[in-house]
Amino acid sequence: MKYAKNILETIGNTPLVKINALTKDLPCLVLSKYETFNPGNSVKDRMALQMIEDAEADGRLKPGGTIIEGTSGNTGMGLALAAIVKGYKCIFVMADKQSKEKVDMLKAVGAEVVVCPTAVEPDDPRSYYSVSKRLGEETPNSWYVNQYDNPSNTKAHYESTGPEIWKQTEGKITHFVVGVGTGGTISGVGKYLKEQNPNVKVWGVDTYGSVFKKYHETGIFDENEIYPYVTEGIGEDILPKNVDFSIIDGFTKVTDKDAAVYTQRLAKEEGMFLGNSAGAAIKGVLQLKEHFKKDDVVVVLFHDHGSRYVGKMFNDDWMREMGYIE
Ligand SMILES: Cc1ncc(COP(=O)(O)O)c(C=O)c1O
Repeated sequence: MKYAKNILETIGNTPLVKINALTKDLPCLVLSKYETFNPGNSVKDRMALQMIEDAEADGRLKPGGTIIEGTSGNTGMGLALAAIVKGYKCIFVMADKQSKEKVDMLKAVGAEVVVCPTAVEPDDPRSYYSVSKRLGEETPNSWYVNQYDNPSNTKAHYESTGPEIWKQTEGKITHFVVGVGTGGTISGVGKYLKEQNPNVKVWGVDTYGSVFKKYHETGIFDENEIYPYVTEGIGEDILPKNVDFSIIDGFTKVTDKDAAVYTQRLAKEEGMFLGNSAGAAIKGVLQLKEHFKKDDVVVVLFHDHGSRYVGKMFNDDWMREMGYIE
């Protein structure tokens, strides 16, 4: 019989799926690395398991321990699934702008969730960065994951996502386009692909209200670039250690409205029911049109599933209130 010994063995080996209608005006083949096939419905299952296994291996995470993390939901889901199989507890800290579905889903897999205000500075004691750090210090036998600076995050993508894309495209990939949050996906996949072929171009998708694009172009951390935004999963008001700017060729910024509208369009025109950062990512690909030629093979990575956004980007009342649709 062929079966997985537990749910964690089903992580990875996700399909590569062609985009058709939305990219019909591009000269090249556009393929999506479709990460919702992971058991927690996002790419984050890969790095969550890697971070836990590396922490177990060097004793940062001990038997019966508590895993603490600031997470917008997907990393939490990945950590929670692994924690159940391996016998750990989880406490997750989330910003209040994240969808209610994400909080409920983490509770569904047994995690404790602490919600913090979004509109405060990262070093404010109420911020989700500060609260998760403090809980890590106060909780006995706990391990603070810190996906932003934890090198196992990038390593997971260097060792699994990157090689899968290279193999699935038979080494023909010319461009990799992906939303950037912690930076683990772009840095791990980008490093692996450039080691196989230094001509592969790596593009990050950023959002208005985030520091990445300007920092990459000028080396300046400009606080004027920071303001609240709606897009979920990508963009930051800090520079995570997992963003390796040296392997990124450029960033394109996508508006909140476009990210939301294209999240709906992926569902309605491609049958791809995906999260908000997938909408941003495919719009980013369209914005980069001038960089693509006829025989190019562009791979865009879709991070998570549409079910987490039914109260927002898939709710037309919400879309109208936001002024994103008529
Ligand atoms: C929905 C979604 N999209 C994109 C990202 C960005 O991925 P990464 O953190 O690897 O840069 C994340 C992770 O934070 C996410 O949850």
